[in-house]
Amino acid sequence: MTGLFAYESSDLDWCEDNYRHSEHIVEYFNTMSSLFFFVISPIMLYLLHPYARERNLAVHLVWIMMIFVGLFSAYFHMTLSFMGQMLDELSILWVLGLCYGLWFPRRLFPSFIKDRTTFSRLVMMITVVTTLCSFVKPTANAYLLNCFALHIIYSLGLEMRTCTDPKVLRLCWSAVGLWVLAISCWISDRFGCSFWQKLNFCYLHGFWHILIVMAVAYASTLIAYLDANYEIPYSLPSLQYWPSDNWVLGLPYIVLKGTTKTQKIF
Ligand SMILES: CCCCCCCC/C=C\CCCCCCCC(=O)N[C@@H](CO)[C@H](O)/C=C/CCCCCCCCCCCCC
Ligand SMILES: [Ca+2]
Ligand SMILES: [Zn+2]
Repeated sequence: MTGLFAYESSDLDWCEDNYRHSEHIVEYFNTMSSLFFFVISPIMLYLLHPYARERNLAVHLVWIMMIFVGLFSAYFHMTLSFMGQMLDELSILWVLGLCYGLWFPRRLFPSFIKDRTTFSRLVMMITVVTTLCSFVKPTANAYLLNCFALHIIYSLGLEMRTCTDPKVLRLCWSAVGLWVLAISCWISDRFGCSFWQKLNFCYLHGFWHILIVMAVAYASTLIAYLDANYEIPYSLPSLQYWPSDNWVLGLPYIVLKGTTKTQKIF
């Protein structure tokens, strides 16, 4: 049992040199960059509060769980233990399950599913089964998790086909652009390590952490905005960026111009 927690008991080892900057932290920069999750998550929790209050307070679970993803990611890179790897990967799987249950567009549900509650229960069952299967071949988990991004982009493409709103299109392309940058760093760190070692620059996995959090902030806000238009149209959702609309990499959020009260009045 203690072997599961042992330093370097995971089969995964990222490009960054082990113990180079600390004798207690295996991959120092990968550990520190995981702390970026703690910076972005509370801001997103605050920014999405008006939408969550109107739609469903369970929306807050997404960014609360992202804090745990950051915590487990930091623990994994600090120890490279098998337990760290599984906590990191399973927390990502459960955030994905939660996002699908909350936001997957109703009109893309399989035909035998009639409502969101049934769909969410099905997603929950699949997540439990996948959790158990993840112990069969743990080295495959990270690759399979990355495949979800392709399905999310495909579903987004279907949703955006008829969209002409420049603000929504900007958010969509920014999310996809950030993800492309993020996954390029992840793949390059995994498969191009000898090249990066020659350049003495082995920090791409750390950049992946920062870029993927931004991509998730952009993609989840976009999906939440599309969801708000379908599920709570009376709230007149619109998009803004914090701290300012003019910042190239501001954090997107949803402003509700109408409320339940205005719906009742008119
Ligand atoms: C209808 C669904 C809406 C989904 C919205 C987005 C949901 C985001 C869900 C999960 C968050 C992922 C957080 C990533 C944490 C990274 C930690 C990490 O670095 N782990 C590595 C080991 O240290 C591990 O190798 C990484 C594994 C792969 C993770 C794949 C995550 C998929 C993220 C999907 C993002 C979608 C972006 C779409 C852009 C248009
Ligand atoms: Ca390493
Ligand atoms: Zn990582």
